[in-house]
Amino acid sequence: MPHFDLCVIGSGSGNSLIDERFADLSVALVDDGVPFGGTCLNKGCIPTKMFVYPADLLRTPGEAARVNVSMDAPSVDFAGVRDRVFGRIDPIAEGGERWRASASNLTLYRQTARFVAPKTLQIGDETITADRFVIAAGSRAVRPDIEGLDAVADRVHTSDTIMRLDALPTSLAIIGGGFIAAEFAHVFSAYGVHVTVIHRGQRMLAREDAEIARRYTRAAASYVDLRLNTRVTRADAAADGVRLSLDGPDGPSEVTAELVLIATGRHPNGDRLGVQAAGIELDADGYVVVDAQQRTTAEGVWALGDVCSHGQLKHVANHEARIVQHNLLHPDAPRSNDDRPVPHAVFTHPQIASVGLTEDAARAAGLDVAVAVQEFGSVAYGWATADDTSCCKLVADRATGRLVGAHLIGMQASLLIQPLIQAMTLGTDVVTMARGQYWIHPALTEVVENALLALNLTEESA
Ligand SMILES: Cc1cc2nc3c(=O)[nH]c(=O)nc-3n(C[C@H](O)[C@H](O)[C@H](O)COP(=O)(O)OP(=O)(O)OC[C@H]3O[C@@H](n4cnc5c(N)ncnc54)[C@H](O)[C@@H]3O)c2cc1C
Ligand SMILES: NC(=O)c1ccc[n+]([C@@H]2O[C@H](COP(=O)([O-])OP(=O)(O)OC[C@H]3O[C@@H](n4cnc5c(N)ncnc54)[C@H](O)[C@@H]3O)[C@@H](O)[C@H]2O)c1
Repeated sequence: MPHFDLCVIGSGSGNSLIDERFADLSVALVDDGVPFGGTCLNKGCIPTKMFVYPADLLRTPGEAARVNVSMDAPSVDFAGVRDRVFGRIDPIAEGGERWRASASNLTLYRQTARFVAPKTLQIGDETITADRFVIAAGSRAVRPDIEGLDAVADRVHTSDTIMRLDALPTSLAIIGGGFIAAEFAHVFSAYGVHVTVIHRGQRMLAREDAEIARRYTRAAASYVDLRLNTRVTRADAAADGVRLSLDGPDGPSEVTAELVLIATGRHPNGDRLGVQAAGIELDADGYVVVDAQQRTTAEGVWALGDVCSHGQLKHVANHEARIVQHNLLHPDAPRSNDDRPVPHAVFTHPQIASVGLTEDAARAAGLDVAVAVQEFGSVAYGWATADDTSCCKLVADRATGRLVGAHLIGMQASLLIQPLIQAMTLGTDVVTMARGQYWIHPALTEVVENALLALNLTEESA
């Protein structure tokens, strides 16, 4: 039975921790995914954003019309976009796999693995053991239990497959109301596809601050057919695609679309790995349980990324990979994850970015909060763009004078939020941040400056 010093399961963030400092160790790297290199590179962050940017450009004429500029109706060469995206990405995945396969100290396994005992992994017909394991097995798209869906499987996609279509469909039904639904609703509708979004909740992006979710839901309804408070009860083949039976606020209805995109969440892959056989605990939601050093409940086994992190974000997986890497290399001086606030952005239209507590969560936590909502349209650059939908919402704790949450919807939200993330992470108080530095005039960052100044930090709580 082959024995290794280290076994890493997952070629996404797990792959990135194996550098030249592990050259003296025998390493097994296990991944059954095609292409090699994990979700972010092949099926997640990177390709989606390469599809989002053309969609942003396609919406430019609509924005331009508000400021007295007319542009001809733009169009997209979908095959050209797709081939540019994967023409860039696929060679990276292939090169990464070739490089790993050629390393003298590393054995690459390209099959599905499953723990059969502590520190013992079955990979196809082979069983291996290792002194130390890193579980970086990610998550997978969940398919809701909808009657008839399997019978129309050839027309049903997840984010894993939708970006590699041969051609654009004329219509697309998206089931779900989270990040993936929001990003693909923007992309495909901007590309000219008739998009219907079917969401069981009353607001899209329901985990965002209520102000942001409300504004986004209104915006999305202006460019997709949005069915809220609606469930899909069954799917049937139709001459021109799939007919979905719906149950919504006005009773039963139907929608027919050429293709369906399932965007109903992702489940961590600990179960797929049979981790319990190795003494590795899962929490109630199926995530591998880890401590601050990213150690699992089994000795000598660490975990990182989507398999253990509820947020399912790449910057979190990368940070955890750096901690695991350090702790493997320096077992006598281990590092711990801290409680820095975790930001995210949703690259939809308009863009959304958020960090920390929503107003509702801050109040539920018993904080005496000051809240400010600053419209983009209230600052000079917002006048320039004739913006009437976007805002920066800040939530501060009066007891400390510091921000506990920041939420933006609008142009470049993912960039505008970074100084707010920095202030929250490094502990800069609101007054120092607002008045302890210059804010470039008349940049859009003035919306952040004015939101900070609008926070009433002294008012007594009611
Ligand atoms: C469409 C989409 C868009 C996204 N956009 C963003 C974004 O803009 N920003 C952001 O921060 N995050 C984004 N994410 C999330 C981000 O992609 C993930 O958080 C990140 O890639 C997780 O990395 P990981 O290393 O944990 O897992 P992965 O990169 O998924 O790697 C896990 C690997 O393990 C393999 N594996 C699993 N089980 C087994 C097994 N039993 N045997 C062998 N191999 C196995 C899998 O095949 C896979 O290759 C997006 C995700 C999706 C799906
Ligand atoms: N920009 C980014 O950072 C980015 C982009 C895409 C994906 N991601 C990551 O990928 C993860 C998965 O994205 P997602 O959009 O699939 O998940 P999500 O958790 O954001 O949204 C899932 C949606 O599906 C709905 N849903 C769940 N079960 C359902 C069912 N049975 N029937 C109907 N609707 C159902 C939920 O109400 C929710 O609206 C996210 O958690 C996110 O971390 C990140």
